[in-house]
Amino acid sequence: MMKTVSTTGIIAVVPAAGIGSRMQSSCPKQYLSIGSKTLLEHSIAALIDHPAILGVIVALHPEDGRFQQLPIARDPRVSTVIGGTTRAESVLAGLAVIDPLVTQWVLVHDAARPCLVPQDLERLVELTTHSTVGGLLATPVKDTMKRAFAAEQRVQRSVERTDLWHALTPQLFPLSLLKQCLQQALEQGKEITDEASALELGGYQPILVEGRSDNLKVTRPEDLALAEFYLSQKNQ
Ligand SMILES: Nc1ccn([C@@H]2O[C@H](COP(=O)(O)OP(=O)(O)OP(=O)(O)O)[C@@H](O)[C@H]2O)c(=O)n1
Ligand SMILES: C[C@](O)(CO)[C@H](O)COP(=O)(O)O
Repeated sequence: MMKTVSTTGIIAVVPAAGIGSRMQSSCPKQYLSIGSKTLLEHSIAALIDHPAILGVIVALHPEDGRFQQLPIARDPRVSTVIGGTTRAESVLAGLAVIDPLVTQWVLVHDAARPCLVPQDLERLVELTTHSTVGGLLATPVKDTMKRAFAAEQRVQRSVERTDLWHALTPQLFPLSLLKQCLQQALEQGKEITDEASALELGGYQPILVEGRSDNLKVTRPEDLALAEFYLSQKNQ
């Protein structure tokens, strides 16, 4: 059950309908546990207690049989939708059930980013006070970046890393703008790997809000132990 109408309130969408193939785990990676909670529960927990978050919509795989077993599934602020075959379709499925009279802003956060800290979320949420486009948490590239030849592991060239950022989540945008841009991108057959890409295709320039580099996305097997370490530091 969503809270009452709010002009600065935000609805969060957590796309959690992936299968985590790169993780090579026995279950979808969002259901791997760190401590007593799954990655998905950690990622929702990082959002739900912020005063601006009115509710969380989790996009689930059509054959998901795990979410409803989690304690968080009984939180009245949490609801679910069936996601799509791509991240963008899963996010759109979440946007589709948001009443624009309830909120003008939507935030999207990966189910596999459990290490988000309150300070970074707060800095992103502040965009609602002065931006009409929105933006995303991001962290400046620290390594030298290489562009490989297609389908080869040979360096084609180094990529200038000045002004190069890693896009993270959450990403925060006006509900109507994100919906419009995502739908246009899909209609144009564009591959969208984050929500900001859809706005960029629409000619907008989302704001980069510098966030912590330990807000990692658990993607490959070695990421789980690192996330566990970061979470242990977060609760210090
Ligand atoms: N059709 C999809 C694909 C991905 N996601 C979600 O988008 C987030 C980021 O995607 P990614 O890390 O790529 O997760 P997976 O797609 O599950 O991983 P992989 O690409 O390794 O299969 C994850 O929370 C994932 O559950 C989703 O909701 N719907
Ligand atoms: C949204 C994202 O986490 C920003 O870096 C990233 O694009 C997700 O990519 P994935 O392949 O869906 O994990």
